[in-house]
Amino acid sequence: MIVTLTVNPSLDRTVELPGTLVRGAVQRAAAISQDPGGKGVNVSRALTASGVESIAVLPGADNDPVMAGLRSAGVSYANLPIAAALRSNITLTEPDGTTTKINVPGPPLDASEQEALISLLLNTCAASDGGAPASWLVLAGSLPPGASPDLYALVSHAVRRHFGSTAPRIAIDSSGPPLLGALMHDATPDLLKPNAEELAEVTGIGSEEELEADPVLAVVAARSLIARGVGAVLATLGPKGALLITAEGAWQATRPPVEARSTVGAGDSSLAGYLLANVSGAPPAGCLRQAVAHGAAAASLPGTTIPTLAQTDPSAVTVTEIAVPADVSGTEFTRAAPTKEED
Ligand SMILES: O=P(O)(O)OC[C@@]1(O)O[C@H](CO)[C@@H](O)[C@@H]1O
Repeated sequence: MIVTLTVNPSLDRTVELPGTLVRGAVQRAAAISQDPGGKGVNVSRALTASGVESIAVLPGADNDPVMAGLRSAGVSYANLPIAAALRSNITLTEPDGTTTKINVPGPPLDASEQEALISLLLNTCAASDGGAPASWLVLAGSLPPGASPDLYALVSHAVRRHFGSTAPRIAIDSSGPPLLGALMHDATPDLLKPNAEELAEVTGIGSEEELEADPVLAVVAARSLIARGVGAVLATLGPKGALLITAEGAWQATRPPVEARSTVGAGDSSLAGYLLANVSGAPPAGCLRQAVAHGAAAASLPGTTIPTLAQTDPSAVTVTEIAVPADVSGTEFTRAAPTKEED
């Protein structure tokens, strides 16, 4: 059983344009769709779609459209009722796969609601699997207004204190202040899933472009996180595939190009692919392979459509081990590493 926490879920509304987006013009949509969204929600949807048990924990009223969407997709969830409606995020897709996304802040979550959400999460992790705690807990996405930027660290500490040696492994996928807050308050996730921009931001090593172009530099950046207690780094690089870096080794996965229809949810699908391979006992390179296969399949589907395992093609993914020369330290690419949370 894999539990996900989405503190700032959304109803994802996707507008498919028949042509190129023109700023300032009135344009007619070719199609419109909506899906329950938010990063943890998407991971739960992807796992459920592939037959892996998952429960999404999230705030939101019983009658919120996000809950209705989860019910109709057959995804198990535990919700903390709140008075305000959840946010709607808008995606505009163009025929060539260009995706424009507008994410809004979401309803605020006050201190007592945050506490209640953590209790609900602990109960959900404990109740899963007929009494055994969940095997993984995924903390993913942005935080709503009012949430403490170190919320993911608070949750990680609470879960490990509560479950001790049987605590679920923790995966974190976030960006900006919540990601910096988690790392600076020693969340030490077992798995961190940054993209190149986030990896550059949290390590102060290289830029998004430099890390995407140079896997050895990306490994150096990821190793600086492993030295700070992160278990493994799954760095997603969009069409360029992904890297997996652990204390034991580093692997690169590449794939042939796919015709992208909407990249929304591709990173979440990659994380789900990694986790479902991991819980089925795959070695690190196999988990990376499935992560990239899932991400590619998600990008080829419209809106926030989540692929099933059967829609993925891991055999199209090439995985190679990366050897990092002993004299590469990344020092020449190092900027001032972040020392405080910034807005
Ligand atoms: O605003 P956040 O929480 O960073 O991201 C939210 C979001 O963009 O992430 C998912 C795709 O990864 C979407 O379902 C959702 O709209």
